[in-house]
Amino acid sequence: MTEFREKAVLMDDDGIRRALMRIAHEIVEKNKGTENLVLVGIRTRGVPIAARIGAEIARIEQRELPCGVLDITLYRDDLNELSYQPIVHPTEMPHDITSKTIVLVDDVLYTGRTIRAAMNALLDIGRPRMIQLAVLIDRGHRELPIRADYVGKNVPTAALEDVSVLLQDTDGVEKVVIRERV
Ligand SMILES: O=P(O)(O)OC[C@H]1O[C@H](OP(=O)(O)OP(=O)(O)O)[C@H](O)[C@@H]1O
Ligand SMILES: O=c1cc[nH]c(=O)[nH]1
Repeated sequence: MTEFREKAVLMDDDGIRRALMRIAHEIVEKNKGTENLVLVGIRTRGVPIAARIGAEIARIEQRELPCGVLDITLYRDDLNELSYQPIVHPTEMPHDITSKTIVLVDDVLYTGRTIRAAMNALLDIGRPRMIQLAVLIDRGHRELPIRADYVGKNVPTAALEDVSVLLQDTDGVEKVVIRERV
């Protein structure tokens, strides 16, 4: 198994909170409000991040946004190559997404393959009017023509490094770290 050592802290809890607040404001501004907006978090850490952005938008606009949860496991392009049996968690899309503007939310954007899978999963569920993408970290190294509409922080990285977003909800600690191979 590859071992990593923490190299630097890229964001602390305040940095994460401010970045998500800014993204919430940008989503409202770009969409001229919240009409027909649906937030969709990608498992795992996209889900609590989407919930936090949703809470901030509710605070700004005095209106709750519908929020879905997407599991992209069955849409991975390396499904046949996995050496383990993947666990598929439920996708929860309580609202008809047809004609909606979907804001997909994830923690890290890297090759873009997770987002490709997420878009395919969404398009199997309905026909949104538009799909936008919000990520906390864009670390570059794209392998597909995908870009984010809302980015918490752009982080130049080496291919062998790893960026980990750690959240209270999933990890019991709140920070973004860059790690290098040992
Ligand atoms: O742009 P990509 O190259 O697809 O990489 C980004 C994805 O990788 C991580 O997910 P991971 O597969 O580690 O699953 P997890 O979120 O459940 O930890 C991260 O949360 C993004 O979803
Ligand atoms: O560095 C990376 C690459 C993919 N996914 C992550 O969460 N971090």
